Amino acid sequence: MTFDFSGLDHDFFMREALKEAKEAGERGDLPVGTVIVHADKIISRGSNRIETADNYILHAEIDAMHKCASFLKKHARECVLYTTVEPCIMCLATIVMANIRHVVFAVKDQYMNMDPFIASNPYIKDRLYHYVGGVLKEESEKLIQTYSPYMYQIVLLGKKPGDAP
Ligand SMILES: Nc1ccnc(=O)[nH]1
Repeated sequence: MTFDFSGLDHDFFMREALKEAKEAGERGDLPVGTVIVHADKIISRGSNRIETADNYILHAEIDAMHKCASFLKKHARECVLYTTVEPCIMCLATIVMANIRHVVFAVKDQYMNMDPFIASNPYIKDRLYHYVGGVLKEESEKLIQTYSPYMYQIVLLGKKPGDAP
């Protein structure tokens, strides 16, 4: 079977990532969720666990990738990672190192400001075959506003952590 990115129902898979984000928000973590899709099936789900795991590096994307690491070792190139917030610098580097080449996200991260980093880094840029933002953006924004008004100020409005109330 050949890999067909344009045939994927991005809204459907993003809705599944949003379910993960909502659960994370409800348990006191940042409301960010991720699903990894292969051949039209979800092969892994993840969510932010910074608070519940007491671990600053347990982002939703990392959680989802760890849960399917050996599958990714074989099939990452035909996988798409859907995430409700644009991957940060740690997650994007990890996504590329895992050989995932297709990323879809909802909300752009104004604080991380990833565009200049991606544009200036050929190692990353040449390995991202699809990098699509804005899918169900409003739904993700609403979850962030509901569960973490602080994150809303930083990620959506681009405020610096010291300036956000
Ligand atoms: N993209 C993300 C931003 C913040 N936290 C996460 O888990 N993921």
